[in-house]
Amino acid sequence: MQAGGDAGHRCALQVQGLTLRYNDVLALDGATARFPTGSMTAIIGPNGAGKSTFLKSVLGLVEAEGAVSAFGGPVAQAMPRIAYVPQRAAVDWSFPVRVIDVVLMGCYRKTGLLGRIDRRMTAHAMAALARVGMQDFARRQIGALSGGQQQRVFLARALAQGADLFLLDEPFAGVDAATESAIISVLKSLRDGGATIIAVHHDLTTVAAYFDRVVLMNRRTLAEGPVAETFTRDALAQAYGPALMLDPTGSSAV
Ligand SMILES: Nc1ncnc2c1ncn2[C@@H]1O[C@H](COP(=O)(O)OP(=O)(O)OP(=O)(O)O)[C@@H](O)[C@H]1O
Repeated sequence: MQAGGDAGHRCALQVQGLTLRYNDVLALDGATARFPTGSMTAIIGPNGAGKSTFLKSVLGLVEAEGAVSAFGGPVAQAMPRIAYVPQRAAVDWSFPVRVIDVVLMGCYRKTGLLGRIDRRMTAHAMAALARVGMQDFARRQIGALSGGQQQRVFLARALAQGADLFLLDEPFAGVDAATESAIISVLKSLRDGGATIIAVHHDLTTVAAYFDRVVLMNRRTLAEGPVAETFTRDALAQAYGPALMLDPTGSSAV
């Protein structure tokens, strides 16, 4: 995969023509999108639309054809600035590790892989845990937390990394309303501080309240842009099919 030709930094991430096949399944078919710096984008689309594959392709976790650039250069060069929170189901939660150690993993680019974890680094990780309300759980095993608590810890790891581009795969899956609201307020404050947030999101009823922009995909990009212009009944019907009875967009945008 090659770097795209984004000369400026107005786009934190630019993706052109991502195509990926898992054996006989065409998961991505020329997906193209731009993510302006300081924006908060929901990637939406039906099950199996390639949303997770899209994020993994951007990160180079799976090999796709196409061009991706982050902050105007190759993604590999920008990796210290990119934090990834995977789907909960993709994580081995039985791995014996404490909450604080998971968050400290976010700091390894500062310490180096074999670097010493000093008091300053631990304080930095504890501050990230405090930001998501999980400081009292630092010594617990990660497997001994609820789903929502685990999700908060992974967000804390991303915060500890000090990234300014956040890729989150269904950050609200299986979390309660209080945790969802805590996570969204952390994400909005990161965005307000200039970070770029990209989240795979399933709940169409919260898209307008949570996000500035939408990328609607089904293997390829069907629509992208500001929520008010892009998140329309017609675009949703194209992505999800006419069986989508709910009109989550309200009346004004359609
Ligand atoms: N490792 C894999 N091997 C084979 N096929 C895969 C693999 N991962 C995903 N797929 C297939 O690729 C397609 C896209 O999957 P992906 O997980 O990216 O979709 P998604 O939009 O994130 O789905 P969901 O909303 O259900 O999480 C699906 O048809 C899926 O079955």
